Amino acid sequence: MDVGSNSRVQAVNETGLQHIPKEYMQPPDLRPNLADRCFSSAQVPLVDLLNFDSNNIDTIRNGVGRACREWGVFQIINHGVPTRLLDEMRDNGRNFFESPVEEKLKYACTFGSAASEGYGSRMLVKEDQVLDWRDYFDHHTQPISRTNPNRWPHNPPSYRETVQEYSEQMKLLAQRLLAVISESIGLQAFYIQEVIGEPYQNITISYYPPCPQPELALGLQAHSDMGAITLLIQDEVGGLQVLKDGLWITVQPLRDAIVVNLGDQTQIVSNGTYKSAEHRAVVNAQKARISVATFYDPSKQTRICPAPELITKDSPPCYREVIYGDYVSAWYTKGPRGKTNIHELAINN
Ligand SMILES: O=C(O)CCC(=O)C(=O)O
Ligand SMILES: [Fe+2]
Repeated sequence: MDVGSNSRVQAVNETGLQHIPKEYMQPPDLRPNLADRCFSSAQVPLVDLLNFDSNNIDTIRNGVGRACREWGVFQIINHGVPTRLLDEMRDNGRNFFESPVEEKLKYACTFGSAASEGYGSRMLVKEDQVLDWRDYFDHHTQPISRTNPNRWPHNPPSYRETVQEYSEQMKLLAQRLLAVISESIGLQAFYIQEVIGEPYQNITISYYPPCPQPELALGLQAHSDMGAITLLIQDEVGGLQVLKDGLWITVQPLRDAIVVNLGDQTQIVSNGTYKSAEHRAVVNAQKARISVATFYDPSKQTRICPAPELITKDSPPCYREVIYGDYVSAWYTKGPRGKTNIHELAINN
């Protein structure tokens, strides 16, 4: 079967094929070992934000600090975002991807242009990349000057309002978390927020159709997120995995929880004390899966470097300064390649 440059996985899958096209086949060393899924005893940390504003803050800060050092990812509960809103975003995604193809194609993103807004499947500009078993809808949501809700789905009529409400809530939550993260490493609460400046926020709904050979494919290949922090919700199907001490650990789906992923820029600012999480999505033969990722990133012109406050004689800078736009361009041209992009900025002390 020919997989055209602009085709969608959902359409490929609906042809009823028994074997996946070769373009989606991962090389043997990158294929997921699905039998591992239920085994590991290690669990991604869970941080309860209940009583965030009172005497619980020390416990929360310590829990967040440990999770950022050891994992680069944690789940939060009692975060204040109504479950209704989380459900509405997941429903929006499901409705859109289950709508007729002619409807979806009205919102097609521009092929070949990195991070273009709209409905797409192939994320990278690079031609020889193994394809992800995933379709997506990307919304540009912050700053407001960058948004054009006319390009977002018109159905249901509440779709665009829900995305806007969700975008605001996720921005505030990301800022609260960045304050705790900054303080937990010994920086002023506003430190990381000020380094990032006016946040660029994208919201990406990912749709992973069932896959006839899930052991050969990946929904999303291993990567770390490029920006500062990502807030992700998933449905009950599950498939997000995080690499920890050489093992892929499945992030347990919890209806009310939000997954917090540190991005590469936070790793740089923290001078490597905190890690961005290497993660991927696996697929399954039975059920389509939805996730919604909200990225909180700097603008393209922003310079990022290790916080001078964290540099001492015993702890020299571990990363070179980078202009965020250059970092993003490298990511899209070379591919995510696990955490190779950030490793290339490392200074060998
Ligand atoms: O779908 C998921 O669980 C992961 C999504 C993700 O990592 C991303 O969009 O960067
Ligand atoms: Fe990601």
